Amino acid sequence: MLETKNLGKTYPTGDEALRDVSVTIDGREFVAMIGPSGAGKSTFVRCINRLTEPTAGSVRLDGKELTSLNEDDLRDARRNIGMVFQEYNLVERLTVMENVLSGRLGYVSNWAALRRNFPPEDVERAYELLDLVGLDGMEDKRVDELSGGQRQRVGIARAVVQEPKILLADEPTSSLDPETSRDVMELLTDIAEDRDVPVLINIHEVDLAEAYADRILGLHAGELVFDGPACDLTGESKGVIYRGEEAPESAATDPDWLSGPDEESSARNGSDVDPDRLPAED
Ligand SMILES: Nc1ncnc2c1ncn2[C@@H]1O[C@H](COP(=O)(O)OP(=O)(O)OP(=O)(O)O)[C@@H](O)[C@H]1O
Repeated sequence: MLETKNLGKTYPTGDEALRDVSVTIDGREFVAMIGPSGAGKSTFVRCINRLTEPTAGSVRLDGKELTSLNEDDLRDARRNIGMVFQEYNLVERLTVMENVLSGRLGYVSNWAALRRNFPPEDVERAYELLDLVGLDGMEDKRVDELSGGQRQRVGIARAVVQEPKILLADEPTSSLDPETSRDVMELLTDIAEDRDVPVLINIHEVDLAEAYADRILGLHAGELVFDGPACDLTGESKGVIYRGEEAPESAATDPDWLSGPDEESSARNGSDVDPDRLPAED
């Protein structure tokens, strides 16, 4: 279970990108975070694995606080968090299989990693995932020979081979054409269901979020202004999320509407983490 409490991020420039965002994600939920450009969607997703350091609040994964972990413990904790990136973050000159297996780097010794010596069960798992993402038979192709959609499938297989407790995706469809975007959303839905792992994505295309996600989180100017099932996302709620309109009066009694930040945030200093240190991005 992922739990953020009063999560906040103020960048060194003074931009307050997130304020008091409290969210719980559990089970095999497929959750989509939407909001206008600059609302803080990427910042939220990246604060969970501390690719961006939060400056207030807490992030717990299965009860373990992540914001206070030292570098070694953070590296271990990140094995439990799969991450899919907008621009794939693959190693272009390596093969599909090598990229997928890089998702297991956090589990093997440095020596084995250097020699790319992965246990047979990891290789078997990687083949199984290539099959799942529709890249069966493409294991020896270099990534720079693949289309965008195929690359994103490699990125997803690499994240899932980690056997994460949660899968995060930072705008996974924004570099893809509409049809490929739908394929990727379907794949993420299947993964949430079949692998019993919650998926949290941030996404610009509201229609895709509504079509595939179980639950929508709406951010406006760094604040969570909607949290509810996709079927409850009305024109009014979109006005609140995208134009900062006032929530309707019924919001006070409706659990899908959030009344605004809670007062108990605690300030904490931090700096951005070098993304190169994340094993999945190597
Ligand atoms: N590295 C940074 N340094 C300073 N400010 C930043 C940094 N990254 C993001 N911001 C600011 O934080 C706010 C939230 O940005 P973020 O990228 O999280 O929003 P977003 O909702 O993901 O936007 P988009 O949909 O355009 O990607 C914006 O005001 C942005 O300018």
